[in-house]
Amino acid sequence: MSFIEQTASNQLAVNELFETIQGEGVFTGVAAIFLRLQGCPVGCPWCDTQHTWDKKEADKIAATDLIMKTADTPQWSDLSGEDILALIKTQGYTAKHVVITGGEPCMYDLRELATVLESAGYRLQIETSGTFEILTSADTWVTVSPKLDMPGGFQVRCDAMTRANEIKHPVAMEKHIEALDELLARCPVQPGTTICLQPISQRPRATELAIRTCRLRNWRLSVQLHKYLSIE
Ligand SMILES: C[S@@+](CC[C@H](N)C(=O)[O-])C[C@H]1O[C@@H](n2cnc3c(N)ncnc32)[C@H](O)[C@@H]1O
Ligand SMILES: Nc1nc2[nH]cc(C(=O)O)c2c(=O)[nH]1
Ligand code: SF4
Ligand SMILES: [Mg+2]
Repeated sequence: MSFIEQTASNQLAVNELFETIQGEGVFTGVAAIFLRLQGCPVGCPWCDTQHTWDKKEADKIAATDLIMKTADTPQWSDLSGEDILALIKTQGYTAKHVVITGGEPCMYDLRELATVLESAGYRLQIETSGTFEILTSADTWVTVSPKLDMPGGFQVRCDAMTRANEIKHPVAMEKHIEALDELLARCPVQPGTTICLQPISQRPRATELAIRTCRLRNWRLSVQLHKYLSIE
C-alpha cells in the first residue's frame, strides 16, 4: 500500500460510519457522527482498533454493506466526500459534529471532505496520531494523540503539535508523562491548547496516574466514556 498515492486521491477508505456520543477528549458527551478510515502504519501495541491497520483490496465492500456492519472487521468502502454526505443523509443522523478517526485519518487528504461537510453545516473533528501532514480545513478541530517510538517507526510531527486544538495523550506509566513533557518542550503547542490525559485501556493504575497528574498540572482527564457505558 502506498501512502503517497492515497494522499493524492479524494477517495477515502471508510471502515465505519455510525452515530454515537463522543467518548473522548474536549467534546466528550457531544452527539457525533463517526467516520472511521481504514489503514494505519503506526502500530501502537495497545491500539483499540487493530482491525483498521491493514487495507486490503480483498476487504473492499459496497456502501450498502458498510452501513449494515455490526462487528469490528477490516472491511472498507471506497467513498468520496459527496458519497459520505449522501450516506449521512440516508441514515437520518441528527448530530452536526463529525469525528474523523481510524486507523490514521491523516494518511488521507481530507480537504475535499471538509469542504463538502462544512458546506452542509457540519463541524469536523479529526482524531490523529500527528504522524502525517494534516490536510483539512482551517475550521476543523484537530485532536492530536501523540505517538512516539511505536513499532511502525513513525513519530509525531511538530507541525501537528502546532496545529492541534487539543492534545490527548494516552498514558499508563510515569514514563509516558515524561515523554509528553519532552515532546512539549521540543514541539510547543499554541497557547490555549487543551491537554488531556487518557488512561490506556481503562487500567486502574493508568487511571490513577492520569487523575493524579491532571490535578497536579491542571490538565484534563479523558476516560473513554463509551467504554464505561458499553456503547459504540
Ligand atoms: C484508535 S485512535 C485512531 C486515530 C489516530 N490513529 C490516533 O491514534 O489518534 C483514536 C484514539 O484512541 C486512542 N486509543 C487507542 N487505543 C487506546 C487504548 N487502548 N486506550 C486508550 N486510548 C486508546 C488513541 O491514542 C487516539 O487518541
Ligand atoms: N464513542 C466513541 N468515542 C470515541 N472517541 C474517539 C473514538 C475513536 O475510536 O477514535 C471513539 C469511539 O470509537 N467511540
Ligand atoms: S496511531 Fe491510532 S490507529 Fe494507529 S495504531 Fe496507534 S492508536 Fe491505533
Ligand atoms: Mg474507539
